[in-house]
Amino acid sequence: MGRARAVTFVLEAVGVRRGDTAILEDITATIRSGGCTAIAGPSGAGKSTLLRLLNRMLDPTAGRVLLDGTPLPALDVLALRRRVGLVAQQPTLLTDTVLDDLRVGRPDLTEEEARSLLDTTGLPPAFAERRTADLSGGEAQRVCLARALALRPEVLLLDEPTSALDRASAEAIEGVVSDLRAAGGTAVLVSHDTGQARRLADDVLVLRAGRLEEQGPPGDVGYLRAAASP
Ligand SMILES: Nc1ncnc2c1ncn2[C@@H]1O[C@H](COP(=O)(O)OP(=O)(O)OP(=O)(O)O)[C@@H](O)[C@H]1O
Repeated sequence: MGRARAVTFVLEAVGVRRGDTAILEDITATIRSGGCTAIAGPSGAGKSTLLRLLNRMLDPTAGRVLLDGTPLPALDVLALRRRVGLVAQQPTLLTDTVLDDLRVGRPDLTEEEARSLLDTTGLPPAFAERRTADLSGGEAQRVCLARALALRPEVLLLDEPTSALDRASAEAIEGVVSDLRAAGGTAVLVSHDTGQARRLADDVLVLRAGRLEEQGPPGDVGYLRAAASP
């Protein structure tokens, strides 16, 4: 799965503005390699925006983001996106069949590899033959994850990857994150599910109204502790 290569992001005084509105403001943080970082916080806090900065789906309007010491704009953007795969909250399928979609970034992907990737995400291997237009939202989300995994990314950025899934399917996705970590890869996860953040994350960034409110291991982060208390 992951290429087991350590990757560290550093955010230096990062801001994102849209007109007069500050969506992210003065975020300075390190996202450590070889583990799972969860980005938590209330709806509208800027979590998806922060995630999208990490593979340049979006560029900051202030400050900068570095990957292993190199500012992201100095890297080839397509090469960056192969190394740092994003699975967006809204799945976007690009071709007619699931197999063709999995081959978008990997034309050499064999049918056997495709079936194995689908199985990893909790989908029946026979889904390779399905038409993308007929998939449910949760199925499409998992095909997008399988498509990202096909590129063997060093980092997986996951935006609410289990929001459309039942418990069993969500467990398959959590297994993908655990396997990536075990292989030395890096995952960055936006999740409203505080239990999921506690299960998977080594480190948690809590955003509130565009600012970094706290960062630390799940057991030390007040936002998760408050959600866990009766
Ligand atoms: N292109 C844009 N133009 C204007 N406002 C935007 C734009 N993109 C995001 N926003 C606003 O920025 C804020 C943060 O959005 P973002 O999607 O990052 O939040 P989030 O924490 O991921 O929210 P949620 O948990 O609801 O998915 C929201 O108020 C959103 O409406």
